[in-house]
Amino acid sequence: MTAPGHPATGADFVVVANRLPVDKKVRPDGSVVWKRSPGGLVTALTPTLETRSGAWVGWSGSASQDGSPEEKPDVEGIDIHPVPLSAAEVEDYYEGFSNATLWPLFHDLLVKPEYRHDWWEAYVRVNRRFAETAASAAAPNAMVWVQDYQLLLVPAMLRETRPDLRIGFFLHIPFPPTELFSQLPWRTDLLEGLLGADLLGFHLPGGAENFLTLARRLLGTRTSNGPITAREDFGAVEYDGRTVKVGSFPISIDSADVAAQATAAADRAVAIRAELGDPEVLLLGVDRLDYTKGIDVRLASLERLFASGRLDPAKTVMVQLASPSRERVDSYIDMRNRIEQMVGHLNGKYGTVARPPIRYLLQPVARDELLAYFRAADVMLVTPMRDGMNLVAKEYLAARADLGGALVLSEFTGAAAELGEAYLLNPYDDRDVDDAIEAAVTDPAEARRERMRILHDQVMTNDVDLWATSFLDTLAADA
Ligand SMILES: O=P(O)(O)OC[C@H]1O[C@H](O[C@H]2O[C@H](CO)[C@@H](O)[C@H](O)[C@H]2O)[C@H](O)[C@@H](O)[C@@H]1O
Ligand SMILES: Nc1ccn([C@@H]2O[C@H](COP(=O)(O)OP(=O)(O)O)[C@@H](O)[C@H]2O)c(=O)n1
Repeated sequence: MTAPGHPATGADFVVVANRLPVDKKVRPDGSVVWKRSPGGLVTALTPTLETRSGAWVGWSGSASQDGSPEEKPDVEGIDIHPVPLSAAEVEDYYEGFSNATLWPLFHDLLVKPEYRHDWWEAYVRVNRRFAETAASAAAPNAMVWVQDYQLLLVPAMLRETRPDLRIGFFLHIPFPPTELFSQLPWRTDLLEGLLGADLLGFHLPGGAENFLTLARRLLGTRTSNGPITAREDFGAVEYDGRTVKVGSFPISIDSADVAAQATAAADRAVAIRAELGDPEVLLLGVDRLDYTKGIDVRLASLERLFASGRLDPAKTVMVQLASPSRERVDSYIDMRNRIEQMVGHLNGKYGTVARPPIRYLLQPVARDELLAYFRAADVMLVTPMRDGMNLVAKEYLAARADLGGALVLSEFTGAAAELGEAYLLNPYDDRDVDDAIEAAVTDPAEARRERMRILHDQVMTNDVDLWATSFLDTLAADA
């Protein structure tokens, strides 16, 4: 069906995400360069978009100058539709409602969410702009895939003007239980926004089940009550004369590409270890600097392991590669200060001038260099208090085609549901954290290798193509 006023042309497949797959950087001389953005979502979707011809609606990552037209970056194979945000909208919609309200609420209240009506108004306004841009980019009957918590209202806004579209939505972060979601003064609007979609995807069955419970309790809608399983068994909500399908689709990475690039970086991995003084044990952390990631958990554990003699600081180096994130949000500023204080303390107490045990970078690292670090590390530390998936864990496993290394992984990541052979830990339990790290360092080589063989195979088989294909096939199935 094509309603009047729809564009006769346009893309058959449109991704709508807060970020474009590129970031705009303005050099001091005023010239503009476009760089591929960091972050799991962009990393995950780029291979899919490259193999389908489609459009991408998103924000460039910088505030727009009033009155100046938004430039259109050139990205091979993707028709880019930038959505401009003013400096005030960056503050209220992105830093405010998205990252100081929804983000902490959906991550177990690790910091206290702020509920501000002016932020909500900006969120509604910006979601409408994304929906309008997507509506004008999409061909009749196109498939539109909306991404993540920054755009919870877009599915219903799109359906309002373009009922011909097939609309999918995927949430990249955990979906909280009803008791937490209900704190939101705008809980019904947000729920109804999501129910504009034909298919709602979550990483884990638990998130999908939380959503069904919420729809039943808040709107009194009829929902399915059978179990949901990854990519196979789905749930459903009856809403507004339609059936909204609900499912679990654990995201992954371009595993073959990561494995090939990491193998090519093997020489650099040897050089990195030499630059670090050839430590007996090389531990690695790679994260956005976010309070959800538990960087403090691993540093606190190292302090205990050094203090008790279970790890020798003279023979151990931990590299923490942190990428700057949401740097003007208060809780991120607090976290950064805390981490930097801990790093300074550990180096001051357990290091020598020539050999500090912790090497900490707060800057982006080139992709090939990052993969060389994965290949070099004896133990990868992934210790979030809560994380939707955690692609770093999967990248590390794909990078270890040599079957070396070991993964320490928090049970509170989405990734843990698939990676049971990792050294799993509860980040809320100090002893469990210490034991898991010590075991990953000291277990016999053959036991570590056997775990890595299973984990590496798991990630090579379940890649990002499986994620995207299973979601899009399910979305197309009942059209
Ligand atoms: O865009 P930013 O504010 O710089 O943040 C980067 C991305 O962070 C979040 O990533 C989530 O998605 C990953 C892929 O599904 C998942 O592995 C991870 O657990 C999540 O935290 C956020 O959801 C994205 O929208 C951001 O772009
Ligand atoms: N210093 C860093 C940290 C992360 N990253 C990348 O950023 C992505 C992080 O994804 P993720 O799913 O683990 O976590 P989020 O940052 O998306 O919450 C991965 O692809 C990392 O390789 C990076 O390039 N440099």
